[in-house]
Amino acid sequence: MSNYSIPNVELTSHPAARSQARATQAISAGSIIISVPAFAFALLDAEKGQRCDVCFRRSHETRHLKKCTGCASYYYCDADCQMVHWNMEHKRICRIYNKMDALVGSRQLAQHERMDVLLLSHFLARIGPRAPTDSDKATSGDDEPLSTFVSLLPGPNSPSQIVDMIPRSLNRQQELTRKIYARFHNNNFTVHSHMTTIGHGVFPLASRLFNHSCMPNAAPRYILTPAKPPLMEVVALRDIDIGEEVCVPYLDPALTQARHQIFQYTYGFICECNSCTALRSLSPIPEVPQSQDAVVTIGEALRHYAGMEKTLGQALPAPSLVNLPVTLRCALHESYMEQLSGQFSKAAHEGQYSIAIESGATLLVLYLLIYPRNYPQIGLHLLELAKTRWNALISSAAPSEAAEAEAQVRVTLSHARQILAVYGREGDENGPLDELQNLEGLLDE
Ligand SMILES: C[S@@+](CC[C@H](N)C(=O)[O-])C[C@H]1O[C@@H](n2cnc3c(N)ncnc32)[C@H](O)[C@@H]1O
Repeated sequence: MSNYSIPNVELTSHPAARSQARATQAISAGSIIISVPAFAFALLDAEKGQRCDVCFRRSHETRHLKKCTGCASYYYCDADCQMVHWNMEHKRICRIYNKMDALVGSRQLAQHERMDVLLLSHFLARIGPRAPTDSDKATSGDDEPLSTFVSLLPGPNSPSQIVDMIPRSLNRQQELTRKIYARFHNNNFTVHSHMTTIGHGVFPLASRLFNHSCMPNAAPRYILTPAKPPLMEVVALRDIDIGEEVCVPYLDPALTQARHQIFQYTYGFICECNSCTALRSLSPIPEVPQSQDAVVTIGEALRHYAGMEKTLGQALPAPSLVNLPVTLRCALHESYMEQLSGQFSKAAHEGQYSIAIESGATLLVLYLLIYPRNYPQIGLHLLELAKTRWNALISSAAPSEAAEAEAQVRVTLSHARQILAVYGREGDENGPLDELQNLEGLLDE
């Protein structure tokens, strides 16, 4: 690690995770802790042809993507993006891609396994036909991402058939390929735009530095710039004290039940964060009662528990997970959150605003129980709730209720702004902060 100069954090030992990144100075909410370009990256199948294969920006009416004429399978904004990708890795993939794709197709792999083959082949193409030797390292110094990556802790499982599908021309050093692949599942990141996954990426330095917490004080966001690979910025979600460990979420903390198994089988650890410790003390999480009445009663009781019965106040509630009453534990069942968010979206879409506002408020309480302060999903949900409240206001609010309804749109928006401003912009243009600004403009008209 001595080769890296990272102003805000240093690696120190950790009893379970080998090492941890500790803040070497106070870091304020919204600051960028590190900023690193993807070393290897691949778009999701569903995004292929919709986004540039190098910068991940979306095609639109004024920017149509151009297909690589060699393999007819990679797409670029323009000649600049294509040239960057060609020199970086595509010159080693172009001629072999279609054969590899046909082989992968014939094996009927799951979506995530197809992604593994693609990302691994991009990684190997990036390092070239042979791994750098010590003398290369001395002269170029650009082997750092590779040596950092192979120095990471390996994951507990990696199916070997993936390595066997990599063409010989990329897989000259099978031992190295296995070493790299053994670190994929517990180290790689999903790349997102507005918190929706668009691809996967390898960011060795970020993997080396940051352990997981379900109550993280930092999170990655992605910046898409022409002719450059996606850039990860790790942003502080709250003020971080000097000496505090900086952690990011490896998966969505809303996976209140599945997360424990995923940590064990994919990452090889048991999470001891406050949220997991609280969830273990509340386990087993009971099933949600089937009747609609019971679901409504649980929602009311949850909002009552958080002190958010009717309206949202100037401060967001901070309900305690560990003190959640026994009768409300079923609300932590993943199926309850799924049901609530389905009900919220459907009702908002169909114009049943009072149902939407109620289920949206209950969902907000759940998010406040599960996510840490300023977590972007809370901000995105508050924005949706503000839009729903606005639609309710303009469609039907009785004049006597209009002032209160408008005040609720404003307060909901202001909470959304505070949270989303900390996380900042990521991915495509016209994101949540732009939507928020539009709605603020409408309110002020
Ligand atoms: C992305 S690496 C993190 C860097 C790691 N500390 C190292 O020294 O290479 C992920 C691996 O770190 C360990 N790890 C990460 N977060 C952890 C946590 N909260 N508790 C225990 N181990 C953790 C696990 O072994 C996991 O597979």
